[in-house]
Amino acid sequence: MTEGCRLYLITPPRLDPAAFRETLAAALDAGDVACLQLRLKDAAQDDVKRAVEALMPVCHARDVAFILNDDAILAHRLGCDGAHLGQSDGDHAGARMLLDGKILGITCHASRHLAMTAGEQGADYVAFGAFFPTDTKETAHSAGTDLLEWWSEMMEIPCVAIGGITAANCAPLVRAGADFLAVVGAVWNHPDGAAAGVRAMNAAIAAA
Ligand SMILES: Cc1ncc(COP(=O)(O)OP(=O)(O)O)c(N)n1
Ligand SMILES: Cc1nc(C(=O)O)sc1CCOP(=O)(O)O
Ligand SMILES: [Mg+2]
Repeated sequence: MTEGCRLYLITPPRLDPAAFRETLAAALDAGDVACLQLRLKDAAQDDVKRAVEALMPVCHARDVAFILNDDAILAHRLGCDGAHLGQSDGDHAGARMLLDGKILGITCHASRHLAMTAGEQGADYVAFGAFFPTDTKETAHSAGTDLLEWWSEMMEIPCVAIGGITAANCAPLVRAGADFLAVVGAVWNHPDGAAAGVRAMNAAIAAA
């Protein structure tokens, strides 16, 4: 997918699509963002649809891929660029067929076995985490840089690192071979705003 590590942005778990459009535009205009994942936990399908309709054009106007979390069928129906699926988010092989030509990302926690399986099933990227403690989600798995080193030496399929990543702690992950750093709090909760969060992450990745 890329050469060099890039920023993979994930939305806050709850948002008002109309209000968030501007925040998103400012964040994407601040620097390099490879993709946005819409991750609205526990939202009704109609609300997810409204959010896709409001936010996907903001991404596409800036050449940023738009990925929907959790639901490959809805991602396909709404014309998203792809879907991110966890281990409990349905049939990965079926999603691969449905999302022919689109992006399929799969959560692999800290498991080499899950990552190999995801690769065999045609994932476009595998996601490892959590690398650091996070307030965004309760996590049951803890990943280390050895996993990124092993994967990036062995495999061509890109890997995403996630979980508590900030500008201050990301350098070892970049050096270990992460192709993407996925973040929520580091951007949306940045004390100087989301644009500053993107700039800080871009600078930290470049300096790693
Ligand atoms: C890039 C990326 N990596 C991991 C996850 C986590 O997915 P999952 O395990 O399905 O958990 P939820 O995000 O659905 O709570 C992700 N969303 N994105
Ligand atoms: C959505 C998600 N998945 C994780 C995993 O380990 O699979 S950690 C996580 C939360 C990421 O948010 P933040 O950047 O604020 O820590
Ligand atoms: Mg999920």
